[in-house]
Amino acid sequence: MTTAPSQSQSPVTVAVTGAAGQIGYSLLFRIASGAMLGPSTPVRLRLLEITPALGAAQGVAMELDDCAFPLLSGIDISDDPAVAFDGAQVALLVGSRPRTKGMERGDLLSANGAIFTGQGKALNDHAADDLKVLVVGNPANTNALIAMNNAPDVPRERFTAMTRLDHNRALAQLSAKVAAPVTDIRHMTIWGNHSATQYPDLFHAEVGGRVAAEVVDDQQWLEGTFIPTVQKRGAAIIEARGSSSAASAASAAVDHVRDWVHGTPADDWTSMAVPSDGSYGVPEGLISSFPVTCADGAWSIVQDLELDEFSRARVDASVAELVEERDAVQGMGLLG
Ligand SMILES: NC(=O)c1ccc[n+]([C@@H]2O[C@H](COP(=O)([O-])OP(=O)(O)OC[C@H]3O[C@@H](n4cnc5c(N)ncnc54)[C@H](O)[C@@H]3O)[C@@H](O)[C@H]2O)c1
Ligand SMILES: O=C(O)C[C@H](O)C(=O)O
Repeated sequence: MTTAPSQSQSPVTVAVTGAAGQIGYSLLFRIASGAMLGPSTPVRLRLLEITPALGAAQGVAMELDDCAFPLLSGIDISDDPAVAFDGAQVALLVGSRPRTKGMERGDLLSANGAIFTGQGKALNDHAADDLKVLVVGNPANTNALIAMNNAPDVPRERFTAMTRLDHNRALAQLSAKVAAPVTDIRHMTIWGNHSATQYPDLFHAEVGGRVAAEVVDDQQWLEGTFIPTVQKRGAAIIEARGSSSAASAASAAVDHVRDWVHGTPADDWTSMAVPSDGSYGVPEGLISSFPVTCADGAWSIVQDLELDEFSRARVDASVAELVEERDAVQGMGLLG
């Protein structure tokens, strides 16, 4: 089940959980095409699924083979995290139950939290030293917190959760409002939790070099339309599609890892949920979304942004939710 790469570089081992799911069906093909790690980096895929879904994962692997991707050097499939994470350099933790109509992401805490204790331990014991982890499965921030706390030997900064989809949604909404291409927008930030409390910030974003909130010049739109639209976009997709976002989530995961590995553009930053070092008053260790830059395979939180009262209250509300989630999973004994 291999397609030999023509490149001389040795393959990067990428583990993907939930490989037979909706996101997996879009994500794996983007990774294998080189969209995530670049056009000269071969990849070896290690797919993790639950036992009943191994047949479907096998079918996805057959389709990957049928694409004859030049960069795809091999595919392994397992229902054992110890096998799937063996030597993993990038781990995309997607596998978990998505919410359905009427559920909030918090409802998934107990349903999905337990998955991330076992996977954190397996990453701790079997992954490569240069491991990077992106948690996509919801509630993503707190699942990343669980995995991180169950992997004491892995440096904490290797654990991240995805708010890049929210970031991209915010870019798209702003772009449409001001009739400017997304390429004219810089310094977008999502703060806090990947949930309806997240705060998409237009006071540090810029359109054509001007503060986005001033370009918009419409506080009612900003408060009454922009922020809630971005916050509730996941639910709107579920309502419209009957199932949660998949291709856009996969695309955001590709963007997240690509920027982490290859760096953010010199004149821009991105949004990633990362372990807090106490920046902006976010309690240390919480996995919260911040403005970050990436260089040489490492992320750094952008420092010294001023948060006015409006922004401060919204950041605090989302961080308070993260504290509640942390306390809930601590109470369930999931933090090790
Ligand atoms: N962070 C984000 O922006 C974002 C965006 C979209 C979706 N999500 C979340 O991503 C997750 C996956 O979404 P989906 O639409 O692909 O769901 P899905 O139900 O289509 O697929 C999930 C897959 O995970 C597998 N799985 C379940 N438990 C597993 C385990 N312990 N190990 C390995 N695999 C396991 C299932 O068998 C299934 O194939 C959901 O939790 C969803 O809410 C997050
Ligand atoms: O909202 C959801 O439950 C799915 C996903 O997290 C999203 O933001 O689309």
